[in-house]
Amino acid sequence: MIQLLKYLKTKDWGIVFMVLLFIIAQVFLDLKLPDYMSEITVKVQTPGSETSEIIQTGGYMMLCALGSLVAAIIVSFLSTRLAASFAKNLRERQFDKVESFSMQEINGFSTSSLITRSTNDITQVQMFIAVGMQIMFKAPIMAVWALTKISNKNWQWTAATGITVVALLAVIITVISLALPRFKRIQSLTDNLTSVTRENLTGIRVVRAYNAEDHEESKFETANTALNQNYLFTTRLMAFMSPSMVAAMNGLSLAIYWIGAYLINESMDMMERITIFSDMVVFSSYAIQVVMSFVMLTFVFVILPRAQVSANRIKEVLNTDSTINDGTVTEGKDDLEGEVEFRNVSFKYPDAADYVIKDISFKARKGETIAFIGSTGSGKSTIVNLVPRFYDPTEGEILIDGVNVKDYTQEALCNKIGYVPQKAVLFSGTIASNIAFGENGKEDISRDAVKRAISVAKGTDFVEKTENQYEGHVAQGGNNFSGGQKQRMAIARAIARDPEIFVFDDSFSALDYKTDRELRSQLKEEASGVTNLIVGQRIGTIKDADTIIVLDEGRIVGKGTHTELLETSEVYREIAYSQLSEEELASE
Ligand SMILES: Nc1ncnc2c1ncn2[C@@H]1O[C@H](COP(=O)(O)OP(=O)(O)OP(=O)(O)O)[C@@H](O)[C@H]1O
Repeated sequence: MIQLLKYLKTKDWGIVFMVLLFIIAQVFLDLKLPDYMSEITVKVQTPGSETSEIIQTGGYMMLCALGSLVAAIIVSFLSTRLAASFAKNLRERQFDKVESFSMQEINGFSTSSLITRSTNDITQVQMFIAVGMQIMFKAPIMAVWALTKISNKNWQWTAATGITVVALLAVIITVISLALPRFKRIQSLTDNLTSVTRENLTGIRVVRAYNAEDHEESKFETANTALNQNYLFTTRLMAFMSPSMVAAMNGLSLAIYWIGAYLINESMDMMERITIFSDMVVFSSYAIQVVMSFVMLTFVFVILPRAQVSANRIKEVLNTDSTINDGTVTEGKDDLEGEVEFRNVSFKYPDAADYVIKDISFKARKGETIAFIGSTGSGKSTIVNLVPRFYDPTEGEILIDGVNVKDYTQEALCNKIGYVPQKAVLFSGTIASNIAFGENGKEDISRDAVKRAISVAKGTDFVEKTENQYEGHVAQGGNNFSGGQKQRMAIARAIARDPEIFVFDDSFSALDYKTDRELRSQLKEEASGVTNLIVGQRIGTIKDADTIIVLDEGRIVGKGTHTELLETSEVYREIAYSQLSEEELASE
């Protein structure tokens, strides 16, 4: 928790200081009350005292109580404000950090955990600052101040207070040490619940189609019950605190009055008896304030362990650096543009034992098309995903325009690339906002560029039929469009970027053969100088490529044009002829 405090801004520290000042004022005023009470007790029992004097002292008491109330309101207001602005600041930092993560870190934390860490965990910390911080300041100040007021009054009363405080501490320490491990589990069980819910909601159509509601419900039930049981355990444990505190407070009052009665009984002098009685009233008030401080602290101990666990989880995210580091180069070598070269590249996924691609070398020059084909899982997507640095190669190097991709700033590298993923990703907004997405290091993408890109991607027909056309609404994930329409918008987004290199990761598979062919031929015309890296499953999609690379279990087993490979590569021939019979390759 303390480490998170470094994210407080100077203005926030000012608020913390103000909170502290008002808390000191509040404690001062609260502790003034027993002094006035003592005065009133003495006055009541002293013959000749005036009623007006008692009323005057009572008036001072009222002013103190009012002052304390105002201070308490200001403290609450400031703490809540501070907590809200700190939470906003943390959320922003976490969002920025997660955006800088490579796939390795995102997969390492898991998406659901990152969501919980940016929402639930930050709320825990916010709650602690809003409520816990003021108690953490107030309780010790109150306890120490009240103790100094009663420290040399009477050893029997002091001993009774001391014993109560030690007993309370013992209860608090026992309860907290039992609850802390459970609090840690609560946050990871919340991650699990988010993950189950998320998976169920994303796969809801499949769940319904396969009548798997019961199975999903039972998965949810298990996650929910585990979380609930943990909550119940900690709440029951914490519930034990409150009655212990009340019992301690009442027990202490009883002890003070008992000791007081004994002392009054022992004394023979009337004046001394009045003093003891007055001291007893004052002492019990202060002693109750001491115990009250511990009662308040128990509340902190209810929320602190969870906030502590949450703070650690937030800290883990903020302290994790992306394994993909930014370089400094912004331009490729002078005379080069759109050149991609793989030099003996091998790669294994983080924590995986085996390489998924091994010793891959090829070179694509400006305007050339390199296509990758091979069986499922042969490593095609992995190869092209190394180009925009979703991961870095384990061995070997990748050069773009003669410069290692690791040496570029990520912005400069991504500006060179128009990447279209295997599964089209759209964002809620409009068709135009999805196509003119992001920045390309040049001027803003104009409406004309959007229209041109949609036209090249063969999407004009459906866009113009959509209500509001280019301003047509796109739902989250593009769920109000068909697979092929989404894919065409994703392709148009890459075209609108006007990049040096297109990376199409099996991006044409959702299109029918005719659209696929028309799109590629128009792309060739409109973006003739752009280098293409295409992953394809269909021979038709890749057969016109300048070089086709055939992969098998992560290794290159064939390289050449369509005609060359038909003669030289057994694997390619198998793929080609299996499709030839089905799709009449000849007509492509
Ligand atoms: N994030 C990941 N972590 C671990 N292993 C992975 C990951 N992604 C892919 N793999 C593994 O890497 C291998 C290659 O996967 P890749 O997606 O590159 O294949 P592909 O040839 O594109 O397949 P497909 O044609 O089915 O898309 C597979 O065996 C897969 O299990």
